[in-house]
Amino acid sequence: MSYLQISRVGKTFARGASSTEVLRNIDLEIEQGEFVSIIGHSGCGKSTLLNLIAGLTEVTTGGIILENAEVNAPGPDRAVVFQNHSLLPWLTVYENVNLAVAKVFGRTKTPAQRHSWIMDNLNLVQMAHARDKRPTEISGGMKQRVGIARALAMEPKILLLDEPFGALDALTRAHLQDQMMDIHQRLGNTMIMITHDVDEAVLLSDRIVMMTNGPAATIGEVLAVPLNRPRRRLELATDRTYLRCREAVLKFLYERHRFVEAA
Ligand SMILES: Nc1ncnc2c1ncn2[C@@H]1O[C@H](COP(=O)(O)OP(=O)(O)OP(=O)(O)O)[C@@H](O)[C@H]1O
Repeated sequence: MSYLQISRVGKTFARGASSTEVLRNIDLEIEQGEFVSIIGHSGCGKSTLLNLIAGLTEVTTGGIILENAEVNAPGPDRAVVFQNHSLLPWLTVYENVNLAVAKVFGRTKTPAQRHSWIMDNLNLVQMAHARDKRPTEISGGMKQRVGIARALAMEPKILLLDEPFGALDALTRAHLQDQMMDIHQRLGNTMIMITHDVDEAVLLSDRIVMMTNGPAATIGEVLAVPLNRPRRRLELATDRTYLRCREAVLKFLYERHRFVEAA
């Protein structure tokens, strides 16, 4: 059995007499250490799928199993990083990470161990220098890095990334993508990332899950990205495998499953 097993998952939101079937028959298996991206047009249900894995939303049909345990509620084994950081503004960078560390390791690590674990994770995203700053005093990219440190500090089985770099400028985004690849290489985490960015998906992923348009969206195709790691964006710009993968995703999104604006 795979590390994460999503079987025949469907999700219908119901309100009063009306209901919307957002996802239908989602089947996906993810192995430990894989980096998987989910791409699809706006509104197709990517965040809904991520929320189901996070346990923030309940499946309507089918089931999700993570390491032999059914997912039906949120838990520290699945940390989520959202597009807009969710740091608490009245706490410092250090205190924000500490909040998660205290919750997960309050009983199993001593205060000294917790302190060094917080600093390890801030160092990992190169934010230790800003440990005493509050979120309003640091840039958007820095806030995202602290959010990633906080998520990693929970030592989750799976890191769920919902367009983590979507609100950042292109250069900051590229920098964080490189850091994310470095972290993935060093820690070997299992990561699932939603993105709208084809280059980001190809650069970071082992596999790209392409979703059809909703309603009742499902997985249209899964593309393996057979590029060696570590990956360097400048070298890949002219790499034939990279360009082939990029073209396959573009064709899926803009030829076979074009976005049609709802009336
Ligand atoms: N709690 C909810 N109640 C009712 N409908 C919902 C709920 N959450 C999401 N939806 C609907 O489900 C559909 C998919 O939304 P979702 O946010 O998952 O899409 P998405 O692919 O992540 O979109 P985007 O790329 O624009 O972020 C939308 O039509 C949305 O209105």
